[in-house]
Amino acid sequence: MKTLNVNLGDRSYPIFIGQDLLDDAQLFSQFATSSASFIVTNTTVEPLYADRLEASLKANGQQVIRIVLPDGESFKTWETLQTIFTGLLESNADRKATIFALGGGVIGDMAGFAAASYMRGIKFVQIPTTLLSQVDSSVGGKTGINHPLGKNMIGAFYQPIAVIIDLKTLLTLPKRELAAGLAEVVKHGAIADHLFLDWIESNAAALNNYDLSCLEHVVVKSCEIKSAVVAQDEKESGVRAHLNFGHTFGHAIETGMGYGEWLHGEAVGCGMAIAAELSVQLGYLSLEDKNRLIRIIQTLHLPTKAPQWDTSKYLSYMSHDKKAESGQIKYIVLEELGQAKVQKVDDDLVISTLKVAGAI
Ligand SMILES: NC(=O)c1ccc[n+]([C@@H]2O[C@H](COP(=O)([O-])OP(=O)(O)OC[C@H]3O[C@@H](n4cnc5c(N)ncnc54)[C@H](O)[C@@H]3O)[C@@H](O)[C@H]2O)c1
Ligand SMILES: O=C(O)C(=O)C[C@@H](O)[C@H](O)[C@H](O)COP(=O)(O)O
Ligand SMILES: [Zn+2]
Repeated sequence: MKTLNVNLGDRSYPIFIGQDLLDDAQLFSQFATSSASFIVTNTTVEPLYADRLEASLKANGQQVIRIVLPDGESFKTWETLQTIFTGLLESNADRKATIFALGGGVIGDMAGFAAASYMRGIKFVQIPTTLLSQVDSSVGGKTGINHPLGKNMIGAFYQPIAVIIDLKTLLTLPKRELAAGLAEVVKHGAIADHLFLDWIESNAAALNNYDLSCLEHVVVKSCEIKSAVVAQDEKESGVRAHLNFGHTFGHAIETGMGYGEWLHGEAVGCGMAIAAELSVQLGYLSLEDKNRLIRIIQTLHLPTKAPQWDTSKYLSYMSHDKKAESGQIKYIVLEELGQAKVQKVDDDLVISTLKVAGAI
């Protein structure tokens, strides 16, 4: 087992990465409390992994209660959040209760937001079971739900007390979900580490093929990159915005298509292709590097052709981006592969970029 640390002063926490960690009752002993443990999961993940987690918690004398949610991005809503609160209240969860978020990013984001707000804050542990949640969403404390007008618009920064990554859960992941996770891995290489991007390019076939040692490498590397960024800028006043590379376009696609139609990672893959084009238009990235990044995204079975919409539809969804200030959208662009920056861009250039990218 490898252990990384997210350094946030008195809210620092460990990330445990290994195989069969779900069965490691000793590891779970540190989360035993006088109160109950709540497993928040969904109808897909529960039959796969909840029994093993429950056994590890019960081995430490914990009372375990499950809250099982419907599966899908379209359920990342107020109504589902209310189901979590109802489950907690019906079981008389008190302030010492701990939530264990067992599932992908949708479960982690919602269970984390529930933990942030139930009785004004109870502890939660992230147990991510998708590649996307292992390389990205379980780390850093962004929690929340969607609004019909925009992704993750309601939420809180609220850190877990630990992240437990059982790599073997990746073996039951559908191919499309594996690819979606690889989009965020490519993002980490593109914004912060060109050597890692080279490595991803060279090992794409093994990654597509669920090679566990390659997957372990991308999980460890991604968690290292993300936790270093979060430790510097927890609430996104500066460098953390780089983690949003591809997301201004990607979130517009997810929202505009209807949540769940495009997976988050697919939209980010396509969004990175458009953001790379924007970086070329701004005179930063070479055409050759843009084409290389797009080839890597495609090799990982991710889409790079955006849906064709009216310009106003793109601009209207993008106007809700959380990086916007006084109506001006800020974009994450690449100065070169492995080096990102935040940049205000005039709508004219964004529109010509969307044209070149075939989105309008
Ligand atoms: N908080 C953050 O920093 C952050 C970062 C990136 C993404 N996100 C959010 O994460 C969400 C996307 O997360 P996701 O890609 O994990 O999607 P997801 O949570 O919808 O999971 C994808 C699918 O895989 C299923 N699943 C989960 N684990 C499985 C397993 N081991 N085997 C088989 N099936 C499994 C799920 O039930 C679901 O159907 C989006 O809502 C996105 O906004 C948040
Ligand atoms: O952790 C971050 O910061 C990120 O931006 C990671 C993204 O991959 C993730 O999709 C995040 O939820 C997007 O944040 P948002 O603030 O644009 O909703
Ligand atoms: Zn993302």
